[in-house]
Parts: sequence; C-alpha cells; structure tokens
Amino acid sequence: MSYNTAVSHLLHFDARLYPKADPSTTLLQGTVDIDQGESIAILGPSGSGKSLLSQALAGRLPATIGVEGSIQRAAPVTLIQQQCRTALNPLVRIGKQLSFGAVCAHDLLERVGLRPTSRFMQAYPGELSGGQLQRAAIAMALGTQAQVLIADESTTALDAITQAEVVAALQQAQTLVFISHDIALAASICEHALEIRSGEIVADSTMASYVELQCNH
Ligand SMILES: Nc1ncnc2c1ncn2[C@@H]1O[C@H](COP(=O)(O)OP(=O)(O)OP(=O)(O)O)[C@@H](O)[C@H]1O
Repeated sequence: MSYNTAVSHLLHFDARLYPKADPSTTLLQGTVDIDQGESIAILGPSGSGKSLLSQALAGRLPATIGVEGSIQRAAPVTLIQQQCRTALNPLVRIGKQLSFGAVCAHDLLERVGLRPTSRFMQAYPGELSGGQLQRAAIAMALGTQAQVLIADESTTALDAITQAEVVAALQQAQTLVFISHDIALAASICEHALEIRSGEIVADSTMASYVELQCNH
C-alpha cells in the first residue's frame, strides 16, 4: 500500500459517507485531522458514526459504503475492531501469529501484560478470555509497527483491572484513536476529543475543554 506523504496531517478525513444503495442518505459528514503523536477519543452515542469513521480512517470501509470527498493516510494504520476475535487466526498459536521478524513475540506479550508470556505463546485464540484476546490483538497491532492504532470499543465489557491493562497496552501506540462511549475513560487516555452525533461532528477540541463543557451542561 502507498501513503500520501505530501499531506500535512497523518490522517485526513474530509468527506461524506453514504450507503451505495441510497446515496442521498448521509451516514457521516465532516472533517477530521489527526497528527503524529496525538491521542484522540471519538465519542458519541450508538449509531452516531464512530465505527464508520474509524473504518474510513483505516481504509477499511465496507464495499457497500460510498465516499464523496477525500480520505488520506500518510502512514500505516492498524484498526482493532469491536470483534477483535477476527484479527487472530483461530488455528494458529498466539506466539506464531506474533512472529514479526525483528520484533520479539515475548516482548509484545510482555508489553500488553500477557504473562507468563511462555503460556500465551503456546495458546490458541479460543483459549483466551475476552480481555486477553483484546490484548493479543493489540500486541498484533504493536507488532506491525503501524504508526497509528485505532481501537474501536476495545475496553467495552471488561472488568476494571482488565480494562486498565488493555488501556496500558493501547497507550503503547505512537498515535492513538480511541473509540468509546465512556467519556471518563477516554479523558484518562486521550488529549483530544471529537464527538459525533447522528453522523455529524459536533465537537472537536482538547479533552480538557470538552470535559469542562460536559460538566457545565
Ligand atoms: N455497511 C453499512 N451499510 C449501511 N449502513 C451502515 C453500514 N455500517 C453502518 N451503517 C449505518 O451507519 C450509522 C453509523 O454506524 P456506526 O457503526 O458507525 O455507529 P457507531 O457510532 O459505531 O455505533 P455503536 O456505538 O453502536 O457501535 C448507523 O446508522 C448504521 O446503521
């Protein structure tokens, strides 16, 4: 895949997304720029367009979605989707799936807190809990050395301790796009906030100003 290194932002979205079966319907419209080293939370209610934006930024939109406008990436992006089980081959041991040449699989497992690493090297994805699977998928993403990690609801339905471990794993990313319903959690991770409502970007600011605005509402 080639990347547009001429663009000034690492990721640039200035587009309208629509279902190809009904082009007059707008699913998501707006402008989003993400820079190197940024941590940005994409917030908003269910069905607002968070996953579509994450898929668009990662270049992974479903074939049924049309794009009017421009979406540019200046670097590789890894998307960890809500159903992270699909990121891993069920028939291959985790250790083998984390073999990326220069990067040591043990180090990757260590970085995401999957210890003892020797046990997880030998495990198949079906033998892992939901939180462990999330961390294995993050380890895969870190192993690809993609500059941008987009995590779509990676901490949903996890207990507090596991959630903290998954968050610590996500914070290893150089540039992080964190999709969540949970403002408090997002505020503890990200410096920037973007809110989508009914396919429209209604807030784009620092996390501190966003949280202040929410508190004053
Ligand atoms: N492949 C698709 N074809 C047509 N419409 C779609 C498709 N994927 C999503 N949509 C629609 O786009 C809108 C935004 O969906 P999206 O999955 O981005 O929401 P979301 O904010 O991520 O929601 P949730 O928090 O529930 O995951 C919804 O109305 C959804 O029905």
